[in-house]
Amino acid sequence: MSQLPEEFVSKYQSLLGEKESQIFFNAIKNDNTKKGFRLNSLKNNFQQVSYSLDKPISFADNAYYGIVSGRDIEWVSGTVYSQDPSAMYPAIIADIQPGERVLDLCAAPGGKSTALAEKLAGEGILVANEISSVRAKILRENLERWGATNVVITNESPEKLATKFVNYFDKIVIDAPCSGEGMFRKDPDAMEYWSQDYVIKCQIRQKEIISQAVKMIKPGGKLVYSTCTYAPEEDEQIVSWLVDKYNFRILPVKHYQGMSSGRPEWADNNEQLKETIRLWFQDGVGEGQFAALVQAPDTAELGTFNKSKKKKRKNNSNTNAQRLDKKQQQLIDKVIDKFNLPTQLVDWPKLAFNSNNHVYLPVVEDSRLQGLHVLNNGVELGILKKNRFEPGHQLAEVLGQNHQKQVVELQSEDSYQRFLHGETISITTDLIGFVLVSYQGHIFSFGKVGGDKMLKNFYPKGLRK
Ligand SMILES: C[S@@+](CC[C@H](N)C(=O)[O-])C[C@H]1O[C@@H](n2cnc3c(N)ncnc32)[C@H](O)[C@@H]1O
Repeated sequence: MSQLPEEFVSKYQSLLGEKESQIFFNAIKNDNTKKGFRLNSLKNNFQQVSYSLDKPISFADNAYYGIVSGRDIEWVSGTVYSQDPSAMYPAIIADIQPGERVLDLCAAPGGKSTALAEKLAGEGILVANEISSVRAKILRENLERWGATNVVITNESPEKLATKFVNYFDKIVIDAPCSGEGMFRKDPDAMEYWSQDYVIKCQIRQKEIISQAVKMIKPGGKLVYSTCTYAPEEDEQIVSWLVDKYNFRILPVKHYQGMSSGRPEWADNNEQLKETIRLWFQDGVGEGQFAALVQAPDTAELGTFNKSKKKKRKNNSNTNAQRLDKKQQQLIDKVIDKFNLPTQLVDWPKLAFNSNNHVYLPVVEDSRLQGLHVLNNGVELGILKKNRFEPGHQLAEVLGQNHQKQVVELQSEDSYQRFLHGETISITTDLIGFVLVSYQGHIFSFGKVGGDKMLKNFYPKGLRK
């Protein structure tokens, strides 16, 4: 195990005192990392998993202590998400209600976004944004597996996003990039690049990110700010700054067993900082975490920002996107008709657009997204090819929400592994044409059965293992 940086040790000795700091340092050194996972209630059969559900996480729905692997069918089918138990709490205090407009501003790899999308239950909008293009791709994969219908994924800077979504969101989650002290136990390498200068650099970046978020929140909207660090400069002091500079109000959040309070004395002595949450290693919940819930003031106090002028909507205002014509609808219907669609997709002929033969059901009008780097807007149904329609992978994951009949269940671990690898599988079935493919009752891909009873593989090349 790497050595704790000296400057870190003396800083926390002075903040916590001799006794408490020793408990903290010992907890970093003890390899007591606790792993957890969440089950996806959007999916059919989500509780039929091969994991033990004996150790529920007290403050989270459908969440348990335990380990999952990226090859498990539960993971591949988006039935489970592996997440540090402490990191589950920020999305919970956002208290998302179906129908809300929600922004996850620093979203990759998607731990919070998957939870937020689940709480929306198909109603409202989640914009999941990630500034790094590499990480945005992973975010997309994770959200695609999750099978939500109402997510927009963007790969943008907060500044650029703020020009398009002025006073738009009911809730914003900022799970900020930070100095990562709360990861010291799980990832000791994080100690290597720690320094007090780095803490301050992170603080400056956090303030920049929040200044943009403030433009995007509705008057009276709520913002969750979280980090996985213990540094007061990035935690309580940021919340104090938000209160002073933007007139936000700290809201109470429930402190479950094993959750400690924020420390007013490490910021400006505002007693309300006690409402914020600190999860110390020694608290025994999981890794390190800070979380706060704050509320924006009403319009007058929040200030006015230049609203982007709305252009008149013609078609979908994305110059390429067109409504489907009758023939295209028929081609799609021939494939889609066999499946049990979630409510949000039932009216697809009225809602879908065709952009360069990609057929999708947008959740945010394309005109608003123009100029942004958008990885996904709603659900991509599939691709129109010459005289046929090929359903897309995202649709398979979305259809996993419902019980389906047009399904081929793989009969062995070997067939499952070979399918994940991209092979064609010999099967026994009376079905023909496009089918959903499942293993152990979890749908995870499309396939196509030909007259020769071979199951052609439609698991995306980029995901094959
Ligand atoms: C703590 S991670 C987010 C984890 C994620 N919320 C989850 O639960 O899976 C912070 C993210 O902020 C992103 N980030 C870094 N600099 C940023 C900036 N200036 N503005 C917005 N996001 C930034 C990082 O790429 C990283 O993905």
